[in-house]
Amino acid sequence: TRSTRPQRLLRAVQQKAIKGDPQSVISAIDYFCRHSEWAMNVGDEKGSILDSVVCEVCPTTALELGTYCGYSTVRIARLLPPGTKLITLEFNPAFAAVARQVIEYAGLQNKVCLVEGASGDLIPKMCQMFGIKTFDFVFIDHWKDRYLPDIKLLEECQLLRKGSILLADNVICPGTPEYLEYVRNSPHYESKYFKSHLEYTKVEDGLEKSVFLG
Ligand SMILES: C[S@@+](CC[C@H](N)C(=O)[O-])C[C@H]1O[C@@H](n2cnc3c(N)ncnc32)[C@H](O)[C@@H]1O
Ligand SMILES: O=C(c1ccccc1)c1ccc(O)c(O)c1[N+](=O)[O-]
Ligand SMILES: [Mg+2]
Repeated sequence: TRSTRPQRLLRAVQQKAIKGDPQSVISAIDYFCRHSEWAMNVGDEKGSILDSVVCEVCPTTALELGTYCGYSTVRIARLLPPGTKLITLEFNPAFAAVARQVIEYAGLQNKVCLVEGASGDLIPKMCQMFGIKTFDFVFIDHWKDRYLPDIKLLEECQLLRKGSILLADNVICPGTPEYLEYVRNSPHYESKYFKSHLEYTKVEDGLEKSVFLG
C-alpha cells in the first residue's frame, strides 16, 4: 500500500538529518516540503517568528495544540531550558506515531510529552494529568474552527495567568476570523499581528500573538 505523506516526511528526516541534531531535522523537513511535497508545518519563515517568541517568553510550561509530524514541536522544544516540558496534543494516531519518531530522532523526547487525543477532552485534564496550574505559552495550530472554543476552555479551566502568551498560526490563511475578532476586541487580551507567508508559499499569512491580561 502507498505510503502516507507523514511517512515520506519521516523517511526524509531519517535519510537527511543527523540523529540528535534538532536543527538538521528542521532543515530536512523544510527541504522536503519545499522541493518534494508541501505539508502543513508552520515552516521556516513563520518558524523563525515562533522561535523568537519562545525565546522571549522562556516558558517553564508550554502547550501545543496540533502536533502533526512534530516539526513545530521540535522547533519549540529545542529552545526550552532543561527541566521544562512541552505538552503537545494530537488526535490523529497515524500523525502522532510519525511525530513521536521525528521528536525522538531530534533527541528531544525528554522535553516533550505528546498526548494522543482531542484538545477539547484533554485541556480540562491538564491539571490532573501533569499537575499543571497555568501555561506560560500556548502555540495554537490545530483545526481552525477549534481556536476560539479552545482558548475559552483554557480560560474556564484557569490554565491562563496574567501574562500567558498565546501564539496562533494561520490567522490569515486558511484564516481564523472568529478567533481574531475575539482576541483583538476582548478586554482580557492584548494582541499583535506578525505578517508572514503561508508555509513554503508566497501567499500572505501570519501569526497572532496575544497576551492574557487576567
Ligand atoms: C497544521 S497541523 C499541525 C502542524 C504543526 N503544529 C507544525 O507546525 O508542525 C494540525 C494538526 O492538528 C490536529 N488536530 C486538529 N484538531 C485537533 C484537536 N481538536 N485536538 C487535537 N489535535 C487536533 C490534526 O490532526 C493535525 O495533525
Ligand atoms: O487547514 C489547512 C489546510 C487546508 C487545506 C489543505 C491543506 C491544509 C492548514 C493549512 C496551513 C496550516 O499551517 C495549517 O495549520 C492548516 N491546518 O490544517 O491546520
Ligand atoms: Mg498551521
